Amino acid sequence: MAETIGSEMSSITDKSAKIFVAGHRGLVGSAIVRKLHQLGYTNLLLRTHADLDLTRQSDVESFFSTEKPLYVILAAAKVGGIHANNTYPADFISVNLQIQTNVIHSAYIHGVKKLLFLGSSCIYPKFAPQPIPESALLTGTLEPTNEWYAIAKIAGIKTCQAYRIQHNWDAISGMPTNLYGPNDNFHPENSHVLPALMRRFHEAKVGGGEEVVVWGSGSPLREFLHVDDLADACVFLLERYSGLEHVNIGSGVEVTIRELAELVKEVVGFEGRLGWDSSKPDGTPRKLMDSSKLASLGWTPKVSLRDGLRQTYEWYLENVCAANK
Ligand SMILES: NC(=O)C1=CN([C@@H]2O[C@H](COP(=O)(O)OP(=O)(O)OC[C@H]3O[C@@H](n4cnc5c(N)ncnc54)[C@H](OP(=O)(O)O)[C@@H]3O)[C@@H](O)[C@H]2O)C=CC1
Ligand SMILES: C[C@H]1O[C@H](OP(=O)(O)OP(=O)(O)OC[C@H]2O[C@@H](n3cnc4c(=O)[nH]c(N)nc43)[C@H](O)[C@@H]2O)[C@@H](O)[C@@H](O)C1=O
Repeated sequence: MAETIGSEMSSITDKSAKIFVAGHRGLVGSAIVRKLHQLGYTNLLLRTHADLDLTRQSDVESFFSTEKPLYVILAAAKVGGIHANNTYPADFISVNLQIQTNVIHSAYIHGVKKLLFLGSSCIYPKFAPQPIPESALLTGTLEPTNEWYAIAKIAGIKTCQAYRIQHNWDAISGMPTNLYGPNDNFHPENSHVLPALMRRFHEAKVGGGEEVVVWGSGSPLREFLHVDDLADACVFLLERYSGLEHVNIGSGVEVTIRELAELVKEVVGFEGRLGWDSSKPDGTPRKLMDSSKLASLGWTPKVSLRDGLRQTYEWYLENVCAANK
């Protein structure tokens, strides 16, 4: 697939350019806002879900028409872990298709110079070659627990490519691996594995529990990336990449769910035992991204899993636990 089709490389040179960060209160959006501020960007356009529901086409249209941002980072989406994806397939496909279609089309119509769309590693076939290269997209059957979300995300990549091809418009896509960090969702059922386990171990520690139950067999492998690294990679791509093909964003480090559970247990300081609930799905056996394309562009991650877990647990204690007291 050709690397760049038709469009010039449009990198942000003006730190006062208006940048719309959609989903700025979420895990990813909040990290991107921190990174942009840290890099000196001064003109961020932010709207809460309550202020602007991105599934409402006419509201999105009038927002872009009035505000006219120059850059867009699309980090608003319906997001959740394996249980949420498996339980609410209609929400995951329809909300994500609506948000991304509305935002991408209005951004194009109203003069946005460049848009970054975010997908996920679940776009790849369940049994893709490991590590998974970008070229594995649409080469096999998806993992059933998240195929609805994956189909929406694949449609997002294809929408960006179609606007680039037909309109010579600079829409790019980044595919993050499993993420974690401050402002994650710590819901007991609907969250991803890492925040779910952090909360469960913490509650068992303070409540004097003897066992923490982990879902599935413990054998699936997952690659984890701290969200501050992801945010750094997103800004890197916005500043330096203008290609047709999506770009994998991973850490290159994978652990089994059993190893992750042992690590979170240690960081939280829970001294009881682990139990396993085999009635819960394992999902994809392995999904390690091949991030060599991003590395060849000059980007590498910085945060180790152990350091990232410690920092996230501190954040959890200071922000989630303190707020609930
Ligand atoms: N978390 C992960 O492990 C991974 C995430 N990604 C991708 O990163 C992106 C961000 O995910 P993440 O930060 O984890 O998700 P979060 O759920 O933490 O944040 C999503 C944000 O989108 C907002 N949002 C949702 N629906 C709407 C809507 N209809 N209108 C306006 N705003 C809305 C949410 O607001 P509110 O909460 O008020 O609804 C929230 O601020 C997504 O595209 C996701 O697919 C990719 C790979 C892994
Ligand atoms: C980012 C990615 O996230 C989702 O895919 P996933 O990687 O399968 O997500 P997960 O974090 O929920 O689970 C990872 C593994 O961990 C196990 N597991 C153990 N104990 C708990 C637990 O307590 N909660 C959860 N959620 N999982 C648990 C769980 O059984 C599974 O084997 C996609 O749906 C989609 O949203 C997507 O793109």
